[in-house]
Amino acid sequence: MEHGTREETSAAPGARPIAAVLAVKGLADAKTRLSPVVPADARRALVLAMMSDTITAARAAGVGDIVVVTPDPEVSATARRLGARVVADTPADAADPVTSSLNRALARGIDAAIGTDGARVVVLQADLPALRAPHLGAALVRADGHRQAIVPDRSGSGTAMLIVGDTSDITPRFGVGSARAHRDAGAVDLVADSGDLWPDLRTDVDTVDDLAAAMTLGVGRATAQVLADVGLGSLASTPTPHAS
Ligand SMILES: Nc1nc2c(ncn2[C@@H]2O[C@H](COP(=O)(O)OP(=O)(O)OP(=O)(O)O)[C@@H](O)[C@H]2O)c(=O)[nH]1
Ligand SMILES: C=C(OP(=O)(O)O)C(=O)O
Repeated sequence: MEHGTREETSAAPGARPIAAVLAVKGLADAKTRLSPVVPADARRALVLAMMSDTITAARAAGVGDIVVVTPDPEVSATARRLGARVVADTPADAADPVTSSLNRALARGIDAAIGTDGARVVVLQADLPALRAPHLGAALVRADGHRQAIVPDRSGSGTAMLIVGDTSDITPRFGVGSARAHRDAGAVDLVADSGDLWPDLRTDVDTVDDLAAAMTLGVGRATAQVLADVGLGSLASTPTPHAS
């Protein structure tokens, strides 16, 4: 089945509406840890492609409202083409001495997202190129009723997704060790008892190893195209086609 298509939709009937927030920093500074294998121009294209595949999968999972927070005009244009709303992060976000610029940007996006229909909000990493709609849908169903919930990344220390059910507390705690920080703040870990659940949802791509892991799972169409263009098909030995 096609990656991230509407046919894969598995949003729960009757569940509260959910809006998604993604943050993407300026393309010139993005994904520096991939520089050993991805040249600068291709890194820019890869960031846009991974965001596109993430948004496509989120839409296929039934997420109607998608907010992208970014200071970057190219990211903004791509996000708008995909029907997302864009919120600009500002130099003031970067200058805040207490909260990281990422969390400032995300808080701004969450604020914008909860303006719509009293929706729950899911903060999704923007670099989930292997994300499959049924798994995101299942995670959203499992999170229903929790004040906050997380899906840790594949390393276990970061956060691939934060679901904010109680929008009176919207503090994101992304950054080094964020899975623990979110759990300590009361978020339920949705994969605590089943660490091998939803590997696609847990594979945000920061390092070359992450990229290879995502390729093994099978990446979405936009990411696959960029990787093919730069001849990176051999990073992972045998990409596995998606099971339905
Ligand atoms: N809008 C916004 N997004 C950010 C900011 N800082 C980080 N991000 C995004 O948050 C995610 C994690 O960021 P990082 O791990 O710091 O950066 P990265 O581009 O993924 O990778 P490296 O350059 O290799 O560290 C990425 O999707 C970034 O684009 C910020 O200040 N504003
Ligand atoms: C900011 C985070 O992720 P990354 O690994 O992309 O920096 C995080 O997991 O909290």
